[in-house]
Amino acid sequence: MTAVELRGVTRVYDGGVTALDGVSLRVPRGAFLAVMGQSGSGKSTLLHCASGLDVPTSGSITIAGTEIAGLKESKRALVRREHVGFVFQSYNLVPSLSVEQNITLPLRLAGTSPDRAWLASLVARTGLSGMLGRAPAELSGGQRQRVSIVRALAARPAVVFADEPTGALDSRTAAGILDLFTELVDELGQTIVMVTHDPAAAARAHDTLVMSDGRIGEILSRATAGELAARLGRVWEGAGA
Ligand SMILES: Nc1ncnc2c1ncn2[C@@H]1O[C@H](COP(=O)(O)OP(=O)(O)OP(=O)(O)O)[C@@H](O)[C@H]1O
Repeated sequence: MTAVELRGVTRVYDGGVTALDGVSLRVPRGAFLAVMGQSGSGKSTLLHCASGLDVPTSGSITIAGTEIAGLKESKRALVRREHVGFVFQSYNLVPSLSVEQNITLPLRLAGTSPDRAWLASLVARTGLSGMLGRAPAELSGGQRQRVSIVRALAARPAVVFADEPTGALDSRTAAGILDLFTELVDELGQTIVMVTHDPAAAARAHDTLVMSDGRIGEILSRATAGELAARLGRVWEGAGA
């Protein structure tokens, strides 16, 4: 089963920059894929195209079997609602809504009624029980990111795209978020595609795709943080490198 597939995807921005250059990639269900690469190598563009937020200049993209490359924004929005979850570095929670309201907001916007048992199991798993009535401002960064993860999973998406999900967190809190991702992949079979600059975060994924000048430079399997840092030409001073 395939969660997302790109075939020959090219994205040329107005002004002529080729941010993606003929990228082909299959993400099977249950995969935990990290995306790394130097600044400007095309990571965000890849994530935006693969998730249906942006449209490629050419090529094919399927999400849960639906071709999205030629769809209008309104149709892509429906595919995203049904099949895609997003987790951002800055959490993107609505400050005036409670934790519970934030979690159910996308479902309510889609006009679907929440699966209460599923949400309760996610809330328990993420340690947010007892915090549902709080405002985001009353939570720590790690707790806010857990809320955004529950929100991303609420509609049981085929794939979750995470953009620097640990970028705003200290290393201990970041490790807790990565533990949660690992649990979601191993125990629920969730597919996760995560853009990160942090070799320690990427080392938690099954595979790491290294972007280079809009192309897939290489895909490393089960690489350590030290190996990933070395491939990226960085000095890695973390533990266990
Ligand atoms: N909206 C845009 N219009 C024009 N060029 C863009 C646009 N967005 C990105 N680019 C260019 O496309 C290339 C790839 O950018 P992208 O943001 O995908 O890289 P990235 O790997 O995510 O970088 P970073 O790690 O700095 O976030 C860069 O050369 C960038 O300048």
